[in-house]
Amino acid sequence: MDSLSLDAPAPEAPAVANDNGVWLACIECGDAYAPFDEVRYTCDCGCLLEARYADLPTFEDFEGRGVWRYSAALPFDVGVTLPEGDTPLHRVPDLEDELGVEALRVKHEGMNPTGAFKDRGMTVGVRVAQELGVGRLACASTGNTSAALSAYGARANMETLVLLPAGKVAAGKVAQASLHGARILEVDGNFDTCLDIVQDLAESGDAYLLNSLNPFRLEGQKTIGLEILERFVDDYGAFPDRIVLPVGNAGNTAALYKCFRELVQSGALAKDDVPTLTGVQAEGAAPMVEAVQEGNDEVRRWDDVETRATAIRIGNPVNAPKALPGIRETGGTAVAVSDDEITRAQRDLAGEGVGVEPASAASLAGARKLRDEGVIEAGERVALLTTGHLLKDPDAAAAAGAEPESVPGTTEGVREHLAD
Ligand SMILES: Cc1ncc(COP(=O)(O)O)c(C=O)c1O
Ligand SMILES: N[C@@H](CCOP(=O)(O)O)C(=O)O
Repeated sequence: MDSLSLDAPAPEAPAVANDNGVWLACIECGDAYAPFDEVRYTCDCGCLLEARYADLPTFEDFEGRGVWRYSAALPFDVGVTLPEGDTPLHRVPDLEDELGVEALRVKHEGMNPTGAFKDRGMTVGVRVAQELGVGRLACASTGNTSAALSAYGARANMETLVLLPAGKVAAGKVAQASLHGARILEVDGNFDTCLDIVQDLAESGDAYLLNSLNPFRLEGQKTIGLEILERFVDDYGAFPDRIVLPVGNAGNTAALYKCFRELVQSGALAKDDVPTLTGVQAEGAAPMVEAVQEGNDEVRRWDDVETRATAIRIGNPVNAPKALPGIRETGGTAVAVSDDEITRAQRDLAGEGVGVEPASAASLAGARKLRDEGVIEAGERVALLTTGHLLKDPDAAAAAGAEPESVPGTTEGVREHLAD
């Protein structure tokens, strides 16, 4: 049985599991590793690892608030916390009417402490770094990962190094990394090149890698799925049928699927209740969409990527081997949208009071397209995941919004201007 199948039974703990019943397992060959005895990102066979648990929780096991409400589904009771999670699930009545679906909600991950979902991964990942006793944290980033790592690294008093594609990271995100004290390297290359370099540094022991290739990052990001399920039930009385999310390195797609797979394994969620995972990419950076639409098991690396949604300007999604099965097994799909469709969606979300950065708006743009095509049906309950705050990319927001008007510095002058 494929360990990433929704029918896979709950795993049994191998001898290498720690006292809390946690271990790392290869998603392909199944080899198991002790979780914190050594620094390890991938299996000896080269494939991706995921954290596994001897005891999988049900909803009754969750208590408290934020990410650590879900500690029963995580490798620790608490992490390096700012705190994170507990983000709003907004109603968006105008958009719900426009799309003509049973229910539409927006899970606004931009309301995390550093303004993006990455905080959920870092609260766990930096805690693991402490456990391992590593010296220096590092990541490649289109911006948000670096902002989060810098903040959580600062909180943990750890040295942080971030590699950014020169000229391709939104201003707010560079400012965050800078003020939180990270050392920032601007690389002559795109995000995928930065990640190649950081992986090399990590392999040689120069730094501890905290991109989503690190399996513990995704453990924290699983809590997005848990919160969506719980809050949708609180608000609407039922789980969502579908979650639509922007896809870059495909970490969230992988994390949400793992969240649902574990709930099915613990008996907390019926297989039929697993939301359909629906990924959205920008047309200029859509290797996952290509793989899904062509029915491929592997993703072709795109060397040239371009989009206004710089957060998802990614051509080699490293979590594809975990994310593609998630889309397939949940009956989902993936769709590409244009930059203009993204900007329109950003404006429309803002028009409901929900301020998001361009990559986040891709989820609405994709849902719109799939509803027009009849893929999303009228009877569906849909959750849109918006991943980063509007202020992350002030230039994109200003370009999408209305121009300020110049007026004289007198009340009369302002009145006259308003009367025009
Ligand atoms: C704002 C934002 N949205 C979406 C994504 C894509 O998420 P993922 O890499 O988990 O697919 C990223 C980063 O990749 C991001 O920063
Ligand atoms: N959008 C991301 C890209 C890196 O993704 P990660 O989840 O693998 O760290 C960013 O903000 O850098």
